[in-house]
Amino acid sequence: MNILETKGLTKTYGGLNANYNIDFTLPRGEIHALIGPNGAGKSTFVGMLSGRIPATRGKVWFDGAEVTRLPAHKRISLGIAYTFQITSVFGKLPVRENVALAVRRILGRDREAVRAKVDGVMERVGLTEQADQLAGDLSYGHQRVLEIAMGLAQNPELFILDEPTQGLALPEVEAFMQLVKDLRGETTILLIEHNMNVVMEVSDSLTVLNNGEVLARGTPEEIRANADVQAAYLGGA
Ligand SMILES: Nc1ncnc2c1ncn2[C@@H]1O[C@H](COP(=O)(O)OP(=O)(O)OP(=O)(O)O)[C@@H](O)[C@H]1O
Repeated sequence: MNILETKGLTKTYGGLNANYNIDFTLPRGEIHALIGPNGAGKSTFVGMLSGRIPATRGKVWFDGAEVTRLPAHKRISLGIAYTFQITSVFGKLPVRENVALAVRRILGRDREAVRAKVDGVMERVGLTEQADQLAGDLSYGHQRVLEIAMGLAQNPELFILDEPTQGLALPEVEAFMQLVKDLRGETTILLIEHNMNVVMEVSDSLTVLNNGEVLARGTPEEIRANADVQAAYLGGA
């Protein structure tokens, strides 16, 4: 069963189709990567999934229900979590409190339950030692991990990660890949990622966007062997 589906999804800016007629399905439980050259339309696409960008045309379904016109916060409460390219942690609050803010969205004000969930999430992503530091004092890599923690804290059914490894050092990238693998079976992941090593290592399947349209879809092996995909990347089109 598909947790997410789009039909004819289109976003037009002036005369430019940033996304054009995107038909997309995401089976529940899959780790799926969205790749494509700069400007291909990846951020626009996930913006329409999360509700930050209104679609010009087309429809989006989540868990069988149409959500095309639902505001972003309502989609979050349905179970769509996402992290952005730009870090969105609250720098003046301790790490623990950042995670707690996200946890309270689903657990409300039950202090014991919130504390237990916060501890569990921080342990899981490896931030326990930093719990009492101000988020703004964390290294860049740890801030990215904190963002992931804030997403996980909401028990997402669909977790959208927008360029999660950008700016990370190699050991941090490796820790991220392990975390994604550990999440397999717990949540569905849609990963926008430029690092091909990461994509090929963790994804069950990939969609390639080019000029706002779906160029190809398949397993990492199929995509690697696809001549159109090679041309889109190497040709710089
Ligand atoms: N607010 C906007 N107004 C006008 N054009 C836009 C806007 N947002 C995106 N675009 C254009 O839409 C196209 C797709 O952009 P988008 O950011 O979705 O691509 P992307 O694949 O995420 O790129 P990158 O890998 O560089 O992040 C680009 O040509 C971009 O210039």
